[in-house]
Amino acid sequence: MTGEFPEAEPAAGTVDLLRIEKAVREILLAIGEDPDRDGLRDTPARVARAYAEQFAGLYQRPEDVLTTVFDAGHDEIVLVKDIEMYSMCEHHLVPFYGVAHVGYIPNADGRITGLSKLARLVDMFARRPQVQERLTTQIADAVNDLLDPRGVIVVIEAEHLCMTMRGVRKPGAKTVTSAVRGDFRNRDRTRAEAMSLILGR
Ligand SMILES: Nc1nc2c(ncn2[C@@H]2O[C@H](COP(=O)(O)OP(=O)(O)OP(=O)(O)O)[C@@H](O)[C@H]2O)c(=O)[nH]1
Ligand SMILES: [Zn+2]
Repeated sequence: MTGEFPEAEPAAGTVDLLRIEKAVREILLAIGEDPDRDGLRDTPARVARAYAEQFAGLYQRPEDVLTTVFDAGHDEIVLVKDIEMYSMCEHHLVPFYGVAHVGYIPNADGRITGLSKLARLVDMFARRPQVQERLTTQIADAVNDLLDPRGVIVVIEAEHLCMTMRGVRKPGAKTVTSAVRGDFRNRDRTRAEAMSLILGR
């Protein structure tokens, strides 16, 4: 693993729905609500199901997702941009969301993957408690490991609800992170070409 953040092993088993239900009931009591009132009665179970979906990526590995790999003899930039992405900030467990751009340059064998698999990879890592920097790095490292490309670039632009609806309250502030590997890291012109493709809207 080349990144600053080591790859987390997938968690064992599955999300413990009952345990989340109990915890959410406790939270409702702790904020002074009545978890047995009509509107809230089913909330703990609903939240448990929602969390199972939002954190499903904890139980997946990149190789489960980036399955279709084939040789196509294409050896220039492949970029999927504006991939909608929703994740959960691990500090406050509220969403951060925005777009991810994932590009790579296939190696000399022209080893490529299905375009949708790049979006699936973004979803997989996004569906974990995250910080944006680690999310960006994990996507780049997974593409790097599985496609052995000449270069990888991942850029994520996101708004963090923890900075919008609470705390510092700065709606509209965008956080931009990037992770570059191989030619995108070593060659200024290659990185500049990718950035102009990404930012040229
Ligand atoms: N680097 C980074 N920081 C994040 C991310 N998501 C949230 N944060 C920050 O995590 C920090 C947590 O800071 P703390 O001081 O421990 O928590 P807090 O008292 O709730 O901080 P405030 O948000 O400033 O009210 C905050 O500055 C958040 O803006 C992320 O993806 N990356
Ligand atoms: Zn946060």
